[in-house]
Amino acid sequence: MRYGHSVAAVRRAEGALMARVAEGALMQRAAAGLAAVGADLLGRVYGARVVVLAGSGANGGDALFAAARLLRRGASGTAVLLSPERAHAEGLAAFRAAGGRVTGAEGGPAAIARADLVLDGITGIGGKGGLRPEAEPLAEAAHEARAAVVAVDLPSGVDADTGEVQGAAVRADATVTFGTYKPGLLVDPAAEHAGALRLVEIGLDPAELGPPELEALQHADVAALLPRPTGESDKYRRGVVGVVAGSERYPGAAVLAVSSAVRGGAGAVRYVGPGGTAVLAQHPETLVSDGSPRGAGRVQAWVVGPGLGDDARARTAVEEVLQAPVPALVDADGLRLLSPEAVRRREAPTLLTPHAGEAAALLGWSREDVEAGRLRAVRELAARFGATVLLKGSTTLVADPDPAVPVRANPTGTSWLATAGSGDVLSGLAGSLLAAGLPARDAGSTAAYLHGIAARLSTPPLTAPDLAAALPAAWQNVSGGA
Ligand SMILES: NC(=O)C1=CN([C@@H]2O[C@H](COP(=O)(O)OP(=O)(O)OC[C@H]3O[C@@H](n4cnc5c(N)ncnc54)[C@H](O)[C@@H]3O)[C@@H](O)[C@H]2O)[C@@H](O)CC1
Ligand SMILES: [K+]
Repeated sequence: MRYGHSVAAVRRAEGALMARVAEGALMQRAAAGLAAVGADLLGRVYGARVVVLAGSGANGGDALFAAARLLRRGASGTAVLLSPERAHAEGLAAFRAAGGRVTGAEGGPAAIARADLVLDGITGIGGKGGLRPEAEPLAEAAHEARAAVVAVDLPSGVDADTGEVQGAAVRADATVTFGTYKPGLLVDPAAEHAGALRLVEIGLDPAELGPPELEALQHADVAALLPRPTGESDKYRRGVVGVVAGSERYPGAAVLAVSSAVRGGAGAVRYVGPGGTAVLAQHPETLVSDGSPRGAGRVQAWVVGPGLGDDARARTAVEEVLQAPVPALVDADGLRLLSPEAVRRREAPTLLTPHAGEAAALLGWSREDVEAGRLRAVRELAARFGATVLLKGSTTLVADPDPAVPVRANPTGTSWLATAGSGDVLSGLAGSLLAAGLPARDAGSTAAYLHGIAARLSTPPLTAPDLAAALPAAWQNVSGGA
């Protein structure tokens, strides 16, 4: 698992640690880790040109000390000081002593254009309110340069706690972060500025850090969560998932949601709706009926919404699913027919799976505001509905109704997932995992993870049926065939 801690938690843990170690020791640990990643990216340090973008805080200090280490191994270097009179004094002294040159912001773009490596030490967790105007040309020059750009702790200009980005921000090829991940490294739009993430341990005590704001599952976590049939399993014990999807107008959604539900860990799939013939043609193992959910027989979880439309039949379906005493996943058209009261009244878990547009409609926000403030949006929806909410997007987020529970950020997304029907595949899969007994947050985050891996394993350009067909391979990939 990767954990993302708030700035306040990092400050608390750093404060406690600093009281126990020699002055400057933490910064040296950070600088050593940073220099090692820089050297790795350069391949050959001797003769390489290193540029440091140094702001006035400790983040600039880390970058200057790291560059000094590279200079001592034969690199040449220029430090671009954003506020020359307030630069980190010890870091700057070490950098000069190693032979580094110094310039003001105006000399930055030319130095960056010739660089092999740019260390972005403008701001770290102390940065407020995005990049200042004088830093913007430097961020732009670094983006255009052929140099590898390494962000120190965070890409400067992004918000560490929220993942929000106001205006310009540095775009890094890699980010070397210290002690723990920050939410902004795991949530878009900030995360897409961070590049590959490297964590450098500096000795923070997990007890001082306290609970994270955010978590990102890794392969081993997902492997441990995936349901596995045991000797006593039969199809009913493994869970039956009911899928209420599709309409005369959108029969394809039924087929897609079922195609992932049958590959999602439940023992059987019950389909309810007018698409039974198309569903059976693709998946003859499905139990189909054309009535409403209430009369369809027992299930351990319901999925309602993909391609459902909004007629009377659709309304009844959503109502009946919400009244059922089993976990329910509501997606797509189902989300338009939802009242917060009906969801809040439920005793069994509810998982809502909006994309940004649907989330915007549910919140009464603009779509742009949801996309810019994804963490805030998903938390707010979970609170309003008293439900688990999976907000789809480039980094899909899953929030629990309890605000003390960390939000899960999915690390496996790819833009190929932005394809018609991809959401139907996700909801069938997540519903299947719910029926197999996973709690809503685990079902949602595990489904998003597998969905992303399936996309990576498929040959682009990807279609939704490819994605469903790749789920067994994704499952194998994650669980190592176990
Ligand atoms: N505290 C510690 O124990 C450690 C801190 N480390 C580093 O220290 C960083 C935090 O250092 P600081 O607290 O000094 O904070 P930063 O270096 O992130 O930034 C603070 C400085 O930047 C200025 N500033 C704020 N917003 C700005 C903006 N938008 N544009 C330009 N300047 C802006 C502030 O006036 C202040 O001088 C971490 O991100 C990490 O890189 C590491 O050395 C590891 C140990
Ligand atoms: K930085």
